[in-house]
Amino acid sequence: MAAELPSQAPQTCGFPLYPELPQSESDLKPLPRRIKGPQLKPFDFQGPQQIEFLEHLGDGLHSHVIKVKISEQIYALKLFMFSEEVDYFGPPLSCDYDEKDRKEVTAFYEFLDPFNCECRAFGRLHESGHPELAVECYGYVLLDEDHERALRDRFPGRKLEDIFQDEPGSRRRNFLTRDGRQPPIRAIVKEFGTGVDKLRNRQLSKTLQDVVQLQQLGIIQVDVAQRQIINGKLCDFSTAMTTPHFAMSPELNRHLKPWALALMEFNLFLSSCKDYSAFDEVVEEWNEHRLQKDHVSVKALPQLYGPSPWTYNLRRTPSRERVFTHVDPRLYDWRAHARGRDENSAGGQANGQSSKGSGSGRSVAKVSKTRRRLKKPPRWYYEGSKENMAYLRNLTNCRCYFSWAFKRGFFIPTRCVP
Ligand SMILES: Nc1ncnc2c1ncn2[C@@H]1O[C@H](COP(=O)(O)OP(=O)(O)OP(=O)(O)O)[C@@H](O)[C@H]1O
Repeated sequence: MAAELPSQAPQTCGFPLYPELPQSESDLKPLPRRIKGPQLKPFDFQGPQQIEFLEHLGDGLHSHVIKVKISEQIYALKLFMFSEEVDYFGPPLSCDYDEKDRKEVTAFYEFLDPFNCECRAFGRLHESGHPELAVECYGYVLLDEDHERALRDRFPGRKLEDIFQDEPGSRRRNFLTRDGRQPPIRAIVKEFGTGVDKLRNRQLSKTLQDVVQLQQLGIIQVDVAQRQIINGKLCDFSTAMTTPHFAMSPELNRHLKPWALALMEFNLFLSSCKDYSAFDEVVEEWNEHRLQKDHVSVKALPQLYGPSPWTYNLRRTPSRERVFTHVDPRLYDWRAHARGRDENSAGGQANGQSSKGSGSGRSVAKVSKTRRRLKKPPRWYYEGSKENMAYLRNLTNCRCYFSWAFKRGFFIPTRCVP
């Protein structure tokens, strides 16, 4: 039962969407909680929450990133907006659904919320023992009221207005927590770093390999861009999709008909390829504005654009008729990790980590002891219709988002929205 709502926010949906402030440390559970899949642990302050806000580092569609000091250590704290900017066409998150459907739509939104996307992607890196594939992530934080005040004092004016969402009718005020309060600002603590000024083949080969390996771990849409390379690693997963996911894992919906499965596969293939086409765009953009001697030559998906100076001879390739990408992200066995997590959670552990590493937001390095080498994955050849193949070959011009319908608790892909 929702508690009485504050008078300044009379119009609310009356159901909680965001995590609420914990009453005690034991309330801080790995997030997100309402959907299957990997979760991120809370940052361990080893005492009360204590953050010094230093400097605004940057912002994007979903967040503001602040340089902070915690226990004499410098970090980057990514503060998330209560965003409606989710990257899909699907049923609106409205109050009109009945109780059961509302639960399902909420779960749907949980897959798409940028904070949850990051928690799930970093959670996967931790549980699989591969934190090295991105900037280090030390856990999430729910800002308490004192820290929200301190943040306002440090950055007065309108700079962080889309984080605070003070205006009536804002999303933050529409989705109050069960105790009738505004949900706390959600943040993720990451390694602080610097971007890359110069692109070199060595860095690019590493980034490309990281993208391939992220996809091997069931993580796609990893926002490949020069500005996202911090300390030589990718840093932004706010639009990432991580298995199990309604748009990636047909096993979540046993009612999908063959046409829906085919559509979903096409959608996933396309989204997976787009990480590589984004990579190639980074390279093209760099070369466009440089002297020949500074050009870089790493290419992610040469076969989609026809023969090019960097690629093999397309005609001599036996599979020249077929379109491929480097990895099928569905091959990652997320169930194996879920089983491990369940077994460990009996002892109060999260993320499938050993008891040694648990409880400390700063214990990520210990997890990497379990690191396994990722073997070179088999290519994923697309086996769908000729029209779809032609479409995929023209990937750079392809602007297509999938629309999803919601029926009796299940999500069904419907069509491509150009
Ligand atoms: N770990 C970090 N260390 C230093 N600066 C960072 C770090 N992470 C992010 N930044 C800065 O903050 C900016 C925004 O961060 P990020 O891209 O993660 O946010 P976003 O809201 O998801 O952005 P986008 O709209 O690109 O998806 C980055 O472009 C970068 O300049």
